[in-house]
Amino acid sequence: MTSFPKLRDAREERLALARERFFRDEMPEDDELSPLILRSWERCRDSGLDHRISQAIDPAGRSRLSESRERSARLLELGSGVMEHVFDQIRASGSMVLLADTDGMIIHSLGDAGFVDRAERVSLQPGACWSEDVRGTNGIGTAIAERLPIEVLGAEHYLDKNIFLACNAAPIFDARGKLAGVFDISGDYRNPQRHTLGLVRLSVQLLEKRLFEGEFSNDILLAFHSRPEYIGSLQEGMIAVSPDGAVLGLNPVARDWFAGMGLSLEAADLSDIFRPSLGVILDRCKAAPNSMVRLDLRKGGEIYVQARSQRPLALANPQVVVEQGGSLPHPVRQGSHTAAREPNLDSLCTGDERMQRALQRARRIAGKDIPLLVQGESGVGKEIFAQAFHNSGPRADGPFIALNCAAIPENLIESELFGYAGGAFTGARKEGAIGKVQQAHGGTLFLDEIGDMPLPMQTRLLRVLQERCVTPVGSMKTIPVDISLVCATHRVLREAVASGEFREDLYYRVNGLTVTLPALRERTDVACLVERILKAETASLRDTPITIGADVMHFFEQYAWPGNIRQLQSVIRVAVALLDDDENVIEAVHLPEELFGADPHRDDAEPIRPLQVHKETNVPPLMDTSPAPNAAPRSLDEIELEAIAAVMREVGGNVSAAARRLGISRNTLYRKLGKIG
Ligand SMILES: Nc1ncnc2c1ncn2[C@@H]1O[C@H](COP(=O)(O)OP(=O)(O)OP(=O)(O)O)[C@@H](O)[C@H]1O
Repeated sequence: MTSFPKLRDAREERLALARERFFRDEMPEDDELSPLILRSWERCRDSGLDHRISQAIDPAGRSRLSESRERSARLLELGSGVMEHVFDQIRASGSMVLLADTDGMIIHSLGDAGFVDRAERVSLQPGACWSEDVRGTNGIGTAIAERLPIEVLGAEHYLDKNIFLACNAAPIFDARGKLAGVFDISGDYRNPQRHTLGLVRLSVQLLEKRLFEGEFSNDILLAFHSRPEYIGSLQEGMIAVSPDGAVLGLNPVARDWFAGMGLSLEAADLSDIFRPSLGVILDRCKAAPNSMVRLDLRKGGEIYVQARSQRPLALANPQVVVEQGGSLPHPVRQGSHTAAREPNLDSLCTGDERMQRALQRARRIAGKDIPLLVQGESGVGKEIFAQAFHNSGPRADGPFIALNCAAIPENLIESELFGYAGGAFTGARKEGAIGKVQQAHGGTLFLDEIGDMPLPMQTRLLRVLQERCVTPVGSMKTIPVDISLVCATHRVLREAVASGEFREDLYYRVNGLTVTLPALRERTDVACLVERILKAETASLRDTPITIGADVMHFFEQYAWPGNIRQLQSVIRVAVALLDDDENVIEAVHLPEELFGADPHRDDAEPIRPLQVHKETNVPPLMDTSPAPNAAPRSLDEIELEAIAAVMREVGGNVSAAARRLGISRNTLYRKLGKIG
């Protein structure tokens, strides 16, 4: 014989004693009853509830139930999917899965027929209210009162008629941390299921995750965890950030995590927690979509972050965000609809004539039903241009949905674009998925690298553009869509049409207006762009502004930038990272080595070198150590000391900068400086 029934007997005996004492107005012994249940019994007694009550308590009328279902529509929609899944796992165990609203009214139930009959006798059914004040201590009501997951077993129930029940319940909190409802699994107490409370907790975590993702579906979600393998799991923390950089909400894991770090959520600022600014985090995530980036925590240690968004991963106004750092958490969206959103067609105007012409032409068609085709080399800013076009038109409040046709496998493009019905193919999500075209309804669909779209997909896209309707894969339903279309390509589409790789009829559909963005090497506003990028990259890092040395700026204006603005941005980011705390000027020593190599866009034999370095020594002119003509030969020590003195003058006495430039450590430099005296 196992000891389990014995244990139960002992437990039941203790509970029976506790009940006797409690209802005789005595205090139960400590080991007879958990403090949580005792608290609940006391609440019931204080509210005048009689534990012997036997008459049925009628469920609410139909209209109360449908009112509540309407109020909790989102919870019901997401919850019923989770309930079905859970019920599949526990089917035939004599249990029911229940969903209740914030007042404790059951709004949905699934159950095994045998148990349902008994449950109905105590009104464990939709429309019945299971708040503590009506039905005494029970899973749903006590979980609401305590705001905690709870197990109420047998005689722990306050009403005598409910002591055959075993209830496991957990409160569900919405994306703003407010109670949204209760998830409960109830069964017969004499038929115990060991892991039920764990299953309830998991179900609630899943529901809360879906509620959070749904609430912030138009925003940027930063998922994080200290261990990379937990990203994507129910244990990941999530921070929702608006496109204009305000922190909108935290999921329960993130709330606990911030509280554990001793941070007051109202006062905290993302830049108090993560080392780079929010703008930099997003750029890093954007550079490697779907991957994780490792960030340093200001308090020490590191964390892994993955940014997810239906929109392109960029802040609408990087400067504002970087300066504010994003404070935690604003319960309501801030400012996203007041000021003109950035980037916009005005903010991209930094003085280059060709760029200005492209911006002007785009401005003319903003708000008209004319598709825009943006051409240009990789990294010239085609996507930012598309976003600016969207932000400058009447659809700015609608979604901006981007799809890179070259970055996803051919067999996934179709479902990504058009969505799919539940169970449409192996591996498809049960509930199906909405495609990018439908997501862009009321806003703009941006198809990057359209020139790389496979031909069969071009045919389907053409049909969508002609009929303005989309049919998800595996579905018979057509859904009308209202989208503005912007496409981009680094290829000359006309040539792709000529070679038969791109459908001519689609070509005419996507290029209502074509603008070609200049390569960075052709632009006359490099200095202005550099200043902007530098400001966005560094605004939150220092009190003293960081500037660019004149030589470096001159080099930036000369260099051919094969990777265009993206490469410039990355060079500036690296240079900023290499600055010492006491340095505020970016000099040649802070530039990545690859810039010193041959320039791929110039075929003259002489490679471009920054700061006109000496070809043989790689030493800039101020460090020139060659003897003057006819001078007497000097010792190596003398040459070295002169070189050090020259560099020290050049860097205004900054030892760190001089050491770097000379390629020696600071300690070695101090030693050598001792010799100069
Ligand atoms: N005017 C600008 N000011 C500041 N940053 C810019 C500007 N234009 C582009 N960038 C930055 O340069 C990077 C590349 O821009 P974007 O992704 O728009 O280029 P793209 O032409 O679409 O590149 P690809 O063809 O490779 O997709 C981005 O990080 C973007 O934020």
